[in-house]
Amino acid sequence: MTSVADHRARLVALLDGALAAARAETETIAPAAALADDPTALVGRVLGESVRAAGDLPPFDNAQMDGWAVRAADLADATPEHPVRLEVTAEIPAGETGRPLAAGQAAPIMTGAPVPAGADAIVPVEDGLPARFLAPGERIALPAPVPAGTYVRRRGGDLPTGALVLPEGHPLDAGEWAAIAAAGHAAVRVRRRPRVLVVSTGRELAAGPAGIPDADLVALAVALTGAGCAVRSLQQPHDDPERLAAALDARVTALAPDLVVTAGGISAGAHEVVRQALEPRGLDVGVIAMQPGGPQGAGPVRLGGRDVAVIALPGNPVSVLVSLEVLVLSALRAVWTGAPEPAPRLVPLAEGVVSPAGREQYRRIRLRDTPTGPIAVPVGGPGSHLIAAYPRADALARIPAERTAVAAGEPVEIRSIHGLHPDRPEWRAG
Ligand SMILES: Nc1nc2c(c(=O)[nH]1)N[C@H]1C(S)=C(S)[C@@H](COP(=O)(O)OP(=O)(O)OC[C@H]3O[C@@H](n4cnc5c(N)ncnc54)[C@H](O)[C@@H]3O)O[C@H]1N2
Ligand code: MOO
Repeated sequence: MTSVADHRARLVALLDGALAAARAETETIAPAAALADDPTALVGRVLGESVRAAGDLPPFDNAQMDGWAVRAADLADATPEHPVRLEVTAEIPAGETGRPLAAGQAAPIMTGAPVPAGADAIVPVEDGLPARFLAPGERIALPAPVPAGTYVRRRGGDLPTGALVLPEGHPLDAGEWAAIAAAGHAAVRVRRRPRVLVVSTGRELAAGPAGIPDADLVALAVALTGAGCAVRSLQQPHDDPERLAAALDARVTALAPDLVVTAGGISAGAHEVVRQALEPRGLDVGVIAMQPGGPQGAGPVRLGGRDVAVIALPGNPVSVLVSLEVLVLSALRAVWTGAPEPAPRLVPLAEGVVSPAGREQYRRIRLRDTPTGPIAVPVGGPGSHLIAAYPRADALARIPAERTAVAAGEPVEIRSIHGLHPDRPEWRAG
């Protein structure tokens, strides 16, 4: 049986080809325009070029404190008993260039304002006598010497002109956008978002006494949108393979997706609509050594007259979510941003669990702090239909394939879920 690691490697290879076009097709994005129109355009993007500092960062020597711009030499002999008195000149607010400072003068200067020519140190306003700003022409007494350079933020001290801010392929979060803006770029090239078509399937999704709500389509759409994809969705509430194939041909022709992700219809039943529709067109369906998420399909599939990468997930909602975390999003991150898998963290289980032989099991757990360190408390049972407990979990615990039981207190590998809200408050039903 295919291992989880081997199936993930296979998805990495599939996505590497599938996302090559999106990687090559960059588009220019200007944060100011996006902020005025739709700030979500900036979220989940990946750099399509390497970005270097357009100028020195900071662009000029500037004050680190609200205070007095001085010549350090003027204060060489200052003591509390014999403070040096300096003539106050015009104030320098941030955003303005002050006049050059002569010997014997002190300019009121605000944090971030350019240090005036002639000055080489800043004395915080609270260190003056009095500890407040004075008007031009008055005299401020300063009771201590300061080394030249005190509270001066040097031009280029963060990054010099031309230095690398971020490499091509880097994912852009709040800190990255801030660094790009600060480094003097009003616009940068980003990769086109991968276009992903998500599809839910099965007659049970149609209204009726044996019908159920569709939980998978929204899960797939939100997870992949959160990962930076441009997602479109398609519900197929039937078990007719020809109808599914025709619907996929039409949508693939219309949307030109880089990737199609389906849920349901791939196991051993008499009506496995995804398997029946797509196996003849190239989808490779099998069972991997994972629970939940055993049935899996992948491969290039002939749709709309061309080969399209398809990942087919089993239909149980927890199987979809665990498959997303362990396989799809993990492989997508690796291909799209080069992000390595987070190093596994070992946490003892709060209670013993059993696991099917030969299957890597992923249990939903909640991390709880105890005086002796964190413990992993299983949330809900192992069944892949138990979706209601999923939002109460904050991580997945991996039970290795060779284990059929893990005792309370034994350490297990933990991976976080809910990437956007890792610190969500704990919540209980009732
Ligand atoms: N004889 C066997 N039966 C099953 C096997 C097996 O190996 N041999 N594997 C089981 C496992 S494990 C899983 S997981 C499921 C996977 O089945 P499918 O991928 O074919 O998915 P479906 O049969 O279509 O659905 C499974 C389950 O999930 C519900 N479902 C489907 N779509 C949705 C949706 N959009 N929203 C909410 N719930 C959905 C569906 O009603 C079923 O209950 O097969 C086992 N059987
Ligand atoms: O492998 Mo299935 O996903 O347990 O229900």
